[in-house]
Amino acid sequence: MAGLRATFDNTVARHLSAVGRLNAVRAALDAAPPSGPDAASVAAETALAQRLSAAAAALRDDPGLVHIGQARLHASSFPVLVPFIGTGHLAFSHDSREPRVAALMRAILLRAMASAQPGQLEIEAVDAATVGASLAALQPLADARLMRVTTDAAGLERALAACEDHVKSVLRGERSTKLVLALASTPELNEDLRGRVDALARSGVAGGVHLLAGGFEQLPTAVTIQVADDMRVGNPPDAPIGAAGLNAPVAFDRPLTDDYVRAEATRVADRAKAAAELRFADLAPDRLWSEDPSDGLSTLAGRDSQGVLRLSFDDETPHWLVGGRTGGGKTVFLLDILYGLAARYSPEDLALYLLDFKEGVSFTEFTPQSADSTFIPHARAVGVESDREYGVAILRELDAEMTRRSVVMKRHGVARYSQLRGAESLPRILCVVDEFQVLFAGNDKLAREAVGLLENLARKGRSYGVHMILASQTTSGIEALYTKKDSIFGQFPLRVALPGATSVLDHLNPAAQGLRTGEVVINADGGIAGRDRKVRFPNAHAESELLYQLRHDMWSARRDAQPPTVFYGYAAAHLDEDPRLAELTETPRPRVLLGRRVNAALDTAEITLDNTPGRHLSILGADPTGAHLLNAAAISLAKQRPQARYVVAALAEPGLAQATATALGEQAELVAADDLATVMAELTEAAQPAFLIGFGLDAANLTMDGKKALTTLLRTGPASGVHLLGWWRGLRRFTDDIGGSAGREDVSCSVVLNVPGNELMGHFGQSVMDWNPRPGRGLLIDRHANRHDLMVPYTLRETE
Ligand SMILES: Nc1ncnc2c1ncn2[C@@H]1O[C@H](COP(=O)(O)OP(=O)(O)OP(=O)(O)O)[C@@H](O)[C@H]1O
Repeated sequence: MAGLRATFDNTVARHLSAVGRLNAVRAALDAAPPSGPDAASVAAETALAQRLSAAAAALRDDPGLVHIGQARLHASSFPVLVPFIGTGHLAFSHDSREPRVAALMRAILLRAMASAQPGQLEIEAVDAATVGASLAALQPLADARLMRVTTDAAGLERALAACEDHVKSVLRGERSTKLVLALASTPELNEDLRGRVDALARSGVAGGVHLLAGGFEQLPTAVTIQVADDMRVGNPPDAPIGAAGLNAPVAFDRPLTDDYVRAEATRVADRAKAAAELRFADLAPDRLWSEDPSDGLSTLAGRDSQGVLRLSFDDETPHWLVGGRTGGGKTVFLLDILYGLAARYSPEDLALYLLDFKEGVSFTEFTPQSADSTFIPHARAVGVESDREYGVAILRELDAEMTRRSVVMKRHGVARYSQLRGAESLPRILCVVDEFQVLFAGNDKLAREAVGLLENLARKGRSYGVHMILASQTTSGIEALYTKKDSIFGQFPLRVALPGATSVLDHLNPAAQGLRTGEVVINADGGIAGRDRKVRFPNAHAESELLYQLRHDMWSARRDAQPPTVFYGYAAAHLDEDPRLAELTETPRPRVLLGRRVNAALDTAEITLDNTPGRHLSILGADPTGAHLLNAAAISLAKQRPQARYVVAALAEPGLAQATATALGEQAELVAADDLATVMAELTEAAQPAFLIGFGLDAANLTMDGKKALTTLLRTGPASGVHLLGWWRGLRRFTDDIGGSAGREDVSCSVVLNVPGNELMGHFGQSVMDWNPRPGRGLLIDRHANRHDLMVPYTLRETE
C-alpha cells in the first residue's frame, strides 16, 4: 500500500511539475506577438528564446523529458523538451515509415534506456510496417533482452498482454519497474486492439507503462507530435493546460547515425548485463553457517531485472527437477546452489549426498584430492561416475534414514521435521542425483527398486527433512521419470530449465526456448506456462579462486566433520588401502579380503574360511583380474594363518602366481601342473591347515583320479582347515570339475568376473540373472549367507 501511495504521490508531483513547465513555455509564447518580424518583436522573441533555451538547458538532464528538436520563433529558436518516462506518453501523427519519426523514436528509446537505472526499464516494440527495420540499430538492446521487437499481429497482442500484466503487477505493488510500449508501426488495429492501446494509455502511467506511439493522431493523455513539413507539438487532449499545443514549428534534431545508435545501444546493453549479474561472491552470506534450517533450506539462484531470486527446499518446493542439454551449465548451476547452501547452513544442519553417473556433472569438487586434501564438510557420500548399484545403495540408506527419523519423531510426538528441530537437531538432507535416468537403465530388478525408493523419498521426504534434486540432460531422462511413475513427477514442483531443456517445463510452456548460457528459467508451479522467472546465474567456474577460498574456509571451520565416503566409479581398489588389512591377526577362521563392496559404506568384500563345508573360493571368468584376486586373498590369509601350508599352482598368469608365492614367503610351495592331483590328495590326507591357491585351474589336465582328488578335497578339506582358492577362466570347466550340480554346495563362495548372468543361472540360480559383467567389477556370491554383492576387486597397481 505504501508503495502504491509513494508511486501515486510521485506521479502527481511529476505531473504537476511538467504542467508547470509547459504552462511557463505557453505563457512565454502567448506573450510573444503572433507575427510581424518588426525589430521590437524580433528582440522580444530573441530574449524569450534565450530564456527558454536556458530553462531547457537546466532541464536537459531530467530523464523524464525528451528532447525532440528546436522550436523556431521567427528569427530565434529554443529546444523543445516533452515529458515522457514517469509522466506521460508520446504519440506521432505518422508511424515509423516516416524517417523522421523513426529516427526520433530510436533516439528517444535509446535515451530512455541509457538514463534508466539498470533493470528498471524494458521495451516492448512493435514495428509491422518496416518489419523491424526502423528499430534495427537498437538490436544490441534486443540481444541483451532489454527490448523485444515484434513485427506482426500476434506479436502486437503478446506485447499488449505483457504491458497489461505489467500494469497489473505495478498496481498490485509487486513491481516498480517501467515498461515502454513502442508502437513504431502497428498492423491494422481493430476496435478491440485499439481499445486495449487506449486503455493502456489511460492506466499506463500509474502502472509504469509509457507509450511511444507512431501513427496515432489521438491517444489518451499523450502529447501528440504532428509531423508535417513543420512539426508541431500538441498537449494531451484532456490535460488541464488546454488543447492549443505549442504553437511553433519544431525542427527535428539531426538524426543520430545508425552507427552511433548501435554503439550506444551496445554500451547500454553491456552495462545492463553487468548490473543484472549475480556474482559468485554474492552467493555466500556475510557470516558462514548463520542460517537456521528448521523451516527449510534456501539460497540464491540468480538475478533478473526484478532482483535476486531465492529458492528453497521446504514444504512447498521439497524437491527440484533440473534439465538442460550437455554444456548448458548444469554443473555450474548445481555448484552455485550447493556452495550457496553449504555456506549458509552448518554441516550439523545440512548433509549432502551427491551422485553422478558417467555422462554428466562431476562432484569431485566436494571430495579430498591428492593435490588438495580439503573437502566440503557437509558431504557425507559422493559418487563420482557411480555404478547404478551405488546410487541405489545411497537411496536405500536415505530411505532407512527416513524410517529412523519417523521413530524419533513418534517418540517426540511430532509429525514434521520443523517441529522435531525443537527436540533434536538432525540435519536436513539434500540428495543430488545427476543423470538420474541411469538408475532406470536396464529396466531390471535394480531399476524397479530405484523407482520405488525415489517415489518413497519424493513423497515422504518433506516430512523428514529429506530433499532431492534430480537432474538430467536428456528428454528421455526426464520422461523416464514420468513413464516410471507419474506420481513421482508431481512431487517435483520446482522446475529448473537450463538451455536445451525440453521436458522439464510443461509441454505447452515455451519459456525455456532460446535460453543462453548462464540463463535459467525457474518455475515453482510444476512448469506451467506463465509462472516462469528467467534469471542469470553466476559462473562458478569463472571464479575458481573464490570457490577454492570458500571450500577452504568451510573446511577450516568443520569441527569434527569427517571426509565423505567417496566412490570413484573409474578407480581401481587396492588391498594395501584397506584399513582392515592392518587389523588382521592370527585366527583359525581367517577372512579373505577380496575387494571393496559397492554399497553405501563401501566396506570390504570378504569371505570367512571356517571349518564348515563348502568354504572354498572359486573365481570365474577369463578376466585376468582373477589372478589379482588370488594374490590379495593369499596375502590376507598369510597374516591370519602364518603357520599354514600354502601351495601355489601356476597354470595361468605365471608372473603373478610367482609373485604371490614370493609374497607368501618361505612356507609357500609352487606346484607343477602334473603334480597337482598328487598334492591335492596329499593335502586332504594330511588334514593340516593348508591353502591351495590355483591360478588357471581350468588348465589342469586332471585324470579321473585327479578329479576325484579335487572333489574329495572340496568336500572334506574345510573340516581340517584345508581350503581351495581357485581361478577357473571358464564356468563350464569349473562346474565339470566340481562334479556338476552334485558338487554345487561344495564351493560356497565365488567371485564372478566376466561371465554374464544368464549363463550363471544354471549353477547359481535366478537371483544372479541380472549380473552384467563390466571391467573392474566382480560379483561376490556367498551361498551360505545367501547374498551376492557387487564389488571392485582388489588389483595390484601396474607398477607392482
Ligand atoms: N552462469 C554462467 N555464465 C557464463 N558462462 C557459463 C555459466 N554457466 C556455465 N557457463 C559456461 O558454459 C559451459 C558449460 O557449463 P557446464 O560445464 O556447467 O555445463 P554442463 O551442462 O554441466 O555440461 P556437461 O554436462 O557437458 O558437463 C562452461 O564453459 C561454463 O563456463
